[in-house]
Amino acid sequence: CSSKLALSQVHPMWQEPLAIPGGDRQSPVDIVVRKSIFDPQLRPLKVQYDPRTCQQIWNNGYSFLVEYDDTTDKSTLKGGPLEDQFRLCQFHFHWGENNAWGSEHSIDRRLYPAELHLVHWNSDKYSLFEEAVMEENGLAVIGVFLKIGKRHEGLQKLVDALPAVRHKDSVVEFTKFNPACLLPENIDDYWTYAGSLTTPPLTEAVTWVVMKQHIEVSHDQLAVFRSLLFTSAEEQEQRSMVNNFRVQQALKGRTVRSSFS
Ligand SMILES: NS(=O)(=O)c1ccco1
Ligand SMILES: [Zn+2]
Repeated sequence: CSSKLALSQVHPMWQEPLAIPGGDRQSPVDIVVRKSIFDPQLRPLKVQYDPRTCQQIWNNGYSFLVEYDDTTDKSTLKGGPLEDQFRLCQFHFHWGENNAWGSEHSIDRRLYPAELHLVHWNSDKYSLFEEAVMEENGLAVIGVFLKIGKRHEGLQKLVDALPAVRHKDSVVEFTKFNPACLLPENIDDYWTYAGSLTTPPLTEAVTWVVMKQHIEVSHDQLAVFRSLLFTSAEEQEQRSMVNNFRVQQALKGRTVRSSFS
């Protein structure tokens, strides 16, 4: 997909813009479980991904994006809190320099070593990701926490491809990967709230769906994420791609709903 959002070129923990115009639904946030509201009208998520739409992996200098062909409705997300159909555009991760932190969202302040984001845009209302990214009902992002444990067999194909995109701006062909293998067994239990992108342009266009159940990956698999670089091959100083998460933002009165009681 063409999620070639121009990330600010400053240091990877890019300078937080002083104020987002009218920033009252920014992400990520801490999810306070006992303050979340069970909504029985929330339906199960309907995920339909076609591995044939998987195209490439791109190191954009902030994370690595696994990009999908989003020119047709082949890989879609609907249901849950969503009224429309959304197309998968890309997925990526955020992680720390160690296993103590790395996720963007937290649950009762608990951070995880990493967090997966599956990024979708509203193809019922818009015709391009770039359009949808500016609209309040434009995007839907599924967040899945990663915990250190047993090796994730499905992730290994992606891990094996990462050395080819070690440097910023590198791309490698990557096909026939179904990201549904990265979802937890139970996708019916989630929290949802109205938020934003967590990297520039930080637009308040995202319906967030944060999975209650985490997935497990091995220490060695996450170590390969940390072997990536923020810097391009030409740059003198090589900087490890770690801690590529945004600081948590104020809830500002928003309600976080849960699909489970
Ligand atoms: N991290 S995230 O999923 O909110 C995102 C996608 C594109 C830009 O930022
Ligand atoms: Zn993200």
